[in-house]
Order: sequence, then C-alpha cells, then structure tokens
Amino acid sequence: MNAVGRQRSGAPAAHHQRQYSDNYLEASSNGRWLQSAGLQHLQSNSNSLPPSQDFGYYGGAQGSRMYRGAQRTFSGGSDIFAEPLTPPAANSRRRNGEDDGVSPNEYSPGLLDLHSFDTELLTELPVPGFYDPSAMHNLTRGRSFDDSEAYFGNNKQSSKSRNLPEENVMKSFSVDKEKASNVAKIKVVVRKRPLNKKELAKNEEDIIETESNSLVVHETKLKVDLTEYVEKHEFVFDAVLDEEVSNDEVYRETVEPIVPIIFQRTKATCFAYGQTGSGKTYTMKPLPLRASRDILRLMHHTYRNQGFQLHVSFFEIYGGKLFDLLNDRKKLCMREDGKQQVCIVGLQEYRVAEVETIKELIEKGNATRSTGTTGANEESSRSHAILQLAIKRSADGSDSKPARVIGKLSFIDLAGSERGADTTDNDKQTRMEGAEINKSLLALKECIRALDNDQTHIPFRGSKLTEVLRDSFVGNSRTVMISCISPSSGSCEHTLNTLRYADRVKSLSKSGSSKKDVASSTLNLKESTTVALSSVLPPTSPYEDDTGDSWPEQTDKDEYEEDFYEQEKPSWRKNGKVEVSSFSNTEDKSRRVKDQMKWKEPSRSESRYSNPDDDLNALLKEEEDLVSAHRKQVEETMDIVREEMNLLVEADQPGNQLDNYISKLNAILSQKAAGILQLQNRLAHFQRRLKEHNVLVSAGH
Ligand SMILES: Nc1ncnc2c1ncn2[C@@H]1O[C@H](COP(=O)(O)OP(=O)(O)OP(=O)(O)O)[C@@H](O)[C@H]1O
Repeated sequence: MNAVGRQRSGAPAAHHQRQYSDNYLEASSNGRWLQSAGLQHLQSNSNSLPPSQDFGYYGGAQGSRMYRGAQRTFSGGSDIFAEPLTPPAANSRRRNGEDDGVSPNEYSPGLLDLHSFDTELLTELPVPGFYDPSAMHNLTRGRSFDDSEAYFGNNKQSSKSRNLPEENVMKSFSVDKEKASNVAKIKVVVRKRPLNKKELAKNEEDIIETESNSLVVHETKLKVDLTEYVEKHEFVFDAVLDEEVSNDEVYRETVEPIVPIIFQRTKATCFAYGQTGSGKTYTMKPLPLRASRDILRLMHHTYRNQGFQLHVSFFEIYGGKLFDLLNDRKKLCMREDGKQQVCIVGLQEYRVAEVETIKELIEKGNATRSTGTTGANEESSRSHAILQLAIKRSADGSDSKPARVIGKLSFIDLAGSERGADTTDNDKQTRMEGAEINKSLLALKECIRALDNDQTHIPFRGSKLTEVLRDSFVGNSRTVMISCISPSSGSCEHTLNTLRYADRVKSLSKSGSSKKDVASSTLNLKESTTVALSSVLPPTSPYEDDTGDSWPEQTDKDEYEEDFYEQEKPSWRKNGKVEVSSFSNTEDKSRRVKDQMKWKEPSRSESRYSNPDDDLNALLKEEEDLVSAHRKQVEETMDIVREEMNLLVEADQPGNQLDNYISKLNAILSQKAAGILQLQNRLAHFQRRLKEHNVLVSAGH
C-alpha cells in the first residue's frame, strides 16, 4: 500500500509529494501516532534529535515529548495509543484549508495509491552491498547504537552473534541476493491442524497421512452393499506441514525466504485458504509480526542508514466493501485513476520503526475485524483481511523527500472457503458475502495463473480482492499460498475441495507439478528456499523477545492446550484399515479430461450439486473444462481449415468432380458448425452457473 496521495491522474509529482507527507501517521516507539507533517514541523523546532534518527526512529524521551493528544483506549484495554496530533476526524477542517500552522497543501483527503507510486519511476538507487561493515561500525556510536544495541543485548544468543564474522554475514547476504531470484514465483504449502476437542468428542478420525511434501486423504466411502471402503487421494505440494509443525516453522517455510527480496523491488503476497476453522487465522496471525521483525532487522543492520522505511496498513473486504481496520472500520472506497491505477481513498498507513508498535497495530486491526458465527468456528471470519507491509525509500534516502514503495508484502487471511456455498442461503447479506467470496477465489486463481505465465493482461477486475491486490500481480511478484486443512473425517469433503483448489493453483505454476513426482517437487522446494534469515541476522533482542516471540506462540499454545487433547493414532495408522480403491489427484484429472471429451450439458437437477459446499470447486472445474474445450475446438478448427485449403486446391485442379467437392464441403461445414455449437452450449451453461452463484466476473464492481 502506498501512502502517496494521488488525487487525480496527471497531478504533478510535487503535489503528490505534498500529499504524501500527510497521508500516513508516524507510529512512535511508545505506540503514539504522529502525523508526519506535524513531525517535520516539530522536528524543526527541536534541535535535540540527533541526525542518526533519520531513518525512522522517533522513540525515547524526545519522542514522547513531541506527542501530545488525548489518550485513547482500544479494545485491548490498554491506553497505549494516543490520538494523532491532527486526528483523522479533523480531516474535513483541514480540507477546508483552515490554517492551523501547517500549509493546507500538506493535507489531503487520504487518497492512497495502491500502485506503489510507480516504483519504476524511482531511479535505481545504489544499495551498497547487502551488508555494510562501516554501517555496522557506526552502530557503536550515538543513539542509533542504543536502539540497535538491543539486538546485540545480553540475551542468550548474543555471544553467538558477536562471534559471527562480518565476512560471513556479507557472504550470506550475497548468497541471499543471488538466491532471491530463485525464490519460486508461486509456492503452495499445505498445513494440517490437529484434531480438536469437538472432533475427538464426536469420534472423528484423523484421515490425513503426511509424508515429506505429499499427503494422502483417506476417504471412507460406502459400497452399494453398505460395506465400507477407503478411497485414497494423494497430493504433492511444495511443502506439507503436519500438526506438529510450529508457527515458527511455518514462517521459515513460507515467508522468511521472501523477506529479503522485498528490498529488491518485489511485491509478495501470502494468503491462507481453507474451510472455516481449518487454521487460517491461527496460521496467518503471527506471520506479519515475524516478517516485520526481520524487515526491521534488515533495515537496522544490512540496510542501515539507507533511508528505508516500513509502513503498515490493515483493511478488510467484507461483502465487497472495504473497511480500514486501523481507523475504526472507516469505510473506504476504491478508485481507478486515468492510468487504470487503483487507489484506496482514506486508508491510513502507519510508518513504524519497532516491532512492539507493529504488534499493537496488528492486535488493534484483528480486534476490529468483523467476525460472524458459524457452527464450525465461533470466531469465523467472513471477510478477507489484508495486512500490508510496505518498504519505502525516498529518492535520496532522506526523510525530507517523499518515500516511494520499493517492495511490499501482503498478508491475506481469506474468508472461510465454504462461505462461498452460502449463495443459496435465504439471508441476502449471507448470499452476497458468499458470492463475493466465490468471485474472489475464482479471480485470485485467474490472477495467479496470469502471474505465473507472465501474461500482460491480468484479470484484476474479477473481484475487489484482486483489484486491491493489483500491484502484487504485476512486475516482480511472488505468491505463497498456505492451504489449511482439518484432519477430521467429518471435514473430508471440505478438505478435498481445499486440496483440489491448491492443486489447481500449483498446476498453474510453470514449475509446479501436482503429480506424485517427489524428485521434481523436492527440487522446486529447494529452489524456493533461501538462506534462513535467522542464520545470518543478529539474534532477537531481549526487547523483541518480550513482544514478538512471546505473543503469537504463547497465545497459540494456550488456545491449543485448551482446544486439543493428546491425540490417538488414526485408525489407518493403527490397523491399516482395508483400502479397496485408490485414486491419486492425477487420476482425478485424467478422469476429468475423459468426462470432458464426452461432455453434454447436465440437466438442471444434475447441475445443482447435491452438496452446496462443492459449488466453488465445481465452478472452478467447469471453468477449466470450458477453457480446455475452447482450446481443443481451436485445434480442431485449424485442422478443418487445413482440410478446407486442400479442398480448395483440389477444386482448382482441372477435371475436378463437383459432386465430390460439394459433399466434402458440406461435411466440413457441418463439422465446423457442430464444434461451434457445442462450445456455445458449454459457454452458455457456464454463464448460467456463474449467474446462479451471483458471480458476474466481467461485471466487476
Ligand atoms: N495448527 C494448529 N495448532 C493448534 N491449534 C490450531 C491450529 N490451527 C488452528 N487451531 C485452532 O483451531 C481453531 C480454529 O482456527 P482458526 O480460527 O485459525 O480457523 P480459520 O480457518 O481462520 O476459521 P475462519 O475461516 O472461520 O476464520 C482456533 O481455536 C485455533 O487456535
């Protein structure tokens, strides 16, 4: 998310810069917000700030002296937040241009440009090495050192850090830079959660068997004579994380490798997908904090004094509308400027310099996020929550010039995937939410497909979600999808749906192979893993330990202990239950292709899937089938055209038989017409299905 204001297209850059300085709030180390225009003003009156604070540290005594304003208590109950010097509510006054000591030009209605303010406009700045020993040397001086000393504080790991030879760090980061280009464009990871109390109480079994980067779903089915048998569905992904895997390991596997490349003009998106209660929020919640901690460490060490800034914004898409989670759920609107660049009007963006502040912002946003209640998960979320960490830098690396987005990391906690099935619900609100979710997931897949094929046209307009993520799908971008699944037999259908969606996303990837081809998948995984940041960065400071590390893991553990019992071994592991048939996802696919060959329009009753939860998957499948059928039809048409050309050549030959020509031409034209008619029928059917589910992809918004 770019904090650069853009009121109308073609406005001069200087004007943008003005707006910029006002469109985000500075977040201080003591958790107070300071509007940046005000900050500059105050800074100029205060000679007490040493120049080393240039890159965004506004904490400490001087910092708190600068911030006034009423204390405000947020849902957490602590009064850590203070009103910004010019609170957002006062915007109207500012718009009227009343003089309150700051030029009216410095105020803007908060129009934010999602397009990184054309990062390409920023001249390639020298990033002097990934590690600058002189910068490290400078750490020992002045207040900057005090800030960073925490990282080298007398915690357990500090001696290790001191012993780390600088050359090694330098080497590691060069390796990192080199490997950055190897980070896979799309990475699909599956995370299985443990059985919870409810599932155990209902005697549900763990039906997911994991091994390395593959998993098998053991689906119990009934034969006609009512005897049970188990059908096995096998899937291979870039990584499969079982119930024993901690949130830390999830971070290392998914986001850690992409953090360094955010400094190299990359936009990355990490999203969790899965049915309600499958662990999306549990998985996503700690990731932004961990990523911010690594980003800040890189900023304070590797990129020290290079003018990088970290900005945070957090908003949700609920029923197709946007709400600012860091500004009392203020309704936001999305606009497109003359250059088809999407802006979110009024979104607050905070500049942050400390992990603690980010933690507070994330907690605040999470508390504000709208939740609904479903049978499966009382805290079920029906909105897509989007948290963005933007790395910015001004042209000369100083605070006096407006900063532009260099890279961005977006975290998306998607609404429960089965909510898409709510399109049949009687409640209009729920129906609309379901339709929007379906639309988002279809559109997301399309965008990922386009992204991986380096397509120039990306179908952003498919949904609000993809529109706001537009800049994350162009240029140098990366996507990490975490598919969350429940292990329980009661969730088997949902789990298969989630895995099939993940499988489709994976199969879109050029490098992706969903076949049981462990060798190639392992290769993908290796390629997508860079040097672990933790192995080259200084260890976590005691200060960070208090905040970053303890927060998610501790909370998660409590929840875990409360909700989950010691689990029994699943029956398929215990007694090797009889498995009568076995299907892999590859077989699923070949079956699908065969079905497609003998396609006829399903009857109305057939087209209504018995289980509404299958809707999304069925739509996805139909869409893929339509595209394949179209492709096939084009190939056939080309064969027919070749035949026609031959026929014309024959017709031009002297002594050609007119009868023969007429009958051949008739046959060719009928074949052509039949092909077109079949494709038209398929298309019309698909359009009807989209309409049934309120998914009007082309209608946009
Ligand atoms: N890997 C895990 N280990 C331990 N507990 C987990 C794990 N995954 C999820 N849980 C627990 O399961 C419950 C549901 O998880 P969560 O709220 O993350 O689901 P969700 O997919 O986000 O649901 P919704 O779509 O409804 O928001 C929570 O109590 C959470 O703590």
